[in-house]
Amino acid sequence: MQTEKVEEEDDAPEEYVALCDFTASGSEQLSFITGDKLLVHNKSSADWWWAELQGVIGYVPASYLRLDGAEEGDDASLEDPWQDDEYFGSYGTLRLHLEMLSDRSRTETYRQVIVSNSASLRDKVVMDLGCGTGIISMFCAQLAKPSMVYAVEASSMAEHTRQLVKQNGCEEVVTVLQGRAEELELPEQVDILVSEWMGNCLLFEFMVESVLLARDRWLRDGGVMWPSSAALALVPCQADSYYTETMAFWERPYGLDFTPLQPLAQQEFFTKPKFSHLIDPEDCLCAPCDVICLNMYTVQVRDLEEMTGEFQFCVEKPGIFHGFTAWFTVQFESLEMGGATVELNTGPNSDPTHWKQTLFMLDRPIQVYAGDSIHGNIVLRRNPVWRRHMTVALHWTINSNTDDSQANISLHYTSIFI
Ligand SMILES: N=C(N)NC/C=C/[C@H]1O[C@@H](n2cnc3c(N)ncnc32)[C@H](O)[C@@H]1O
Repeated sequence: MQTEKVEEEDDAPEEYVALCDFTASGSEQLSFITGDKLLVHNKSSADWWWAELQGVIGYVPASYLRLDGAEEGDDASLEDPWQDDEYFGSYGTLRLHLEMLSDRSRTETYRQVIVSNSASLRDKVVMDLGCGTGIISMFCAQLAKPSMVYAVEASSMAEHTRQLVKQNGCEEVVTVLQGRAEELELPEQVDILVSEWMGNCLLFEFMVESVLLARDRWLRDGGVMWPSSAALALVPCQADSYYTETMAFWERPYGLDFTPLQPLAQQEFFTKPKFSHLIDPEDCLCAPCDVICLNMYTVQVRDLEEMTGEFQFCVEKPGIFHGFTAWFTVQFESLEMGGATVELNTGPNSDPTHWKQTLFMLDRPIQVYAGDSIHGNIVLRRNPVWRRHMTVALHWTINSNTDDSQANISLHYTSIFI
């Protein structure tokens, strides 16, 4: 994830130029369009700044702005929009690989895919994109008989992966290639492109872009993508413990009244997603629905810029609507006609994974009742500057026929999460 740089507050406001459009959600945020010159008065956090545009003031997303007068070539914009040094640097150490390998649900699913397709994998050419320690490539070599597996890894882990491949007697079948998959040369097209590319909310890190570029360049016609499809699931939920920890806490800590801090707490804790949230199935206010679906054969990189999904939920039990929880599922189609599809589900009713789930808190909780309708849409907008990041915007309306004979109340909300 992008490292947070919180610069010192300056007295004189600085002029910044907007790199792209931004549509505010809620009265405290400020809309602008590409090229607008904003006066930044206060950099209250790394993600949101207090700025002014033609006399109107409000919060703006810092990553959409560049210091005015900073031309393309100057050092500020020299930073790599893919942050590759930091990204591949982090994958050059064991910490993240240990986390992924320790995730049994994730790793066993990929092994299950290889085992259940072992016969059809015979004499096939496979590419394992972003192979890390090479676990999937070695599953292929040990559990099936492909003619070749190209294990592609951009980080310095690749040299250790070569050693592991040799150590486990797979060097006949597995060739480790170090480099970015979309840049290196393979000696041949591949029959199967397998990769474990999914990030938080499915798309964070946007490694999926590399997978699509490699698909277009190296997957032969009729070749197979593993995963073959992916979906982002969403559900309205309670999150009482998180709400208590971050908001209710300020009511009476140690007998004192800290409620004046609650607006700050709302801005700090509820305007960005809570990754690694573990939602209890009981906290789901209804059944989840897939709001965004990717067909890995047809989705294009340009489609990733902005993805919108509609939803319509009917609340099944009374409770407090604190927010939405998101997670993903991926499906691996069989190489055999009519064979069973294998699925990895990272939701609350499946075995836990290292991704856990992602919680998006509302500005304020809402009492809901069975039969209430929560409908709207979710918009994943890729960051125009930092290419491994995106914003998530949730627009929704509640229609409630509460039993205390209130007329149909309709509340409209939008939240933007960096
Ligand atoms: N976040 C999840 N789930 N998995 C991340 C998995 C990331 C692994 O794939 C490698 N990787 C990522 N992108 C590329 C690329 N374009 N070319 C070659 N190797 C790459 C990283 O260095 C990690 O070892």
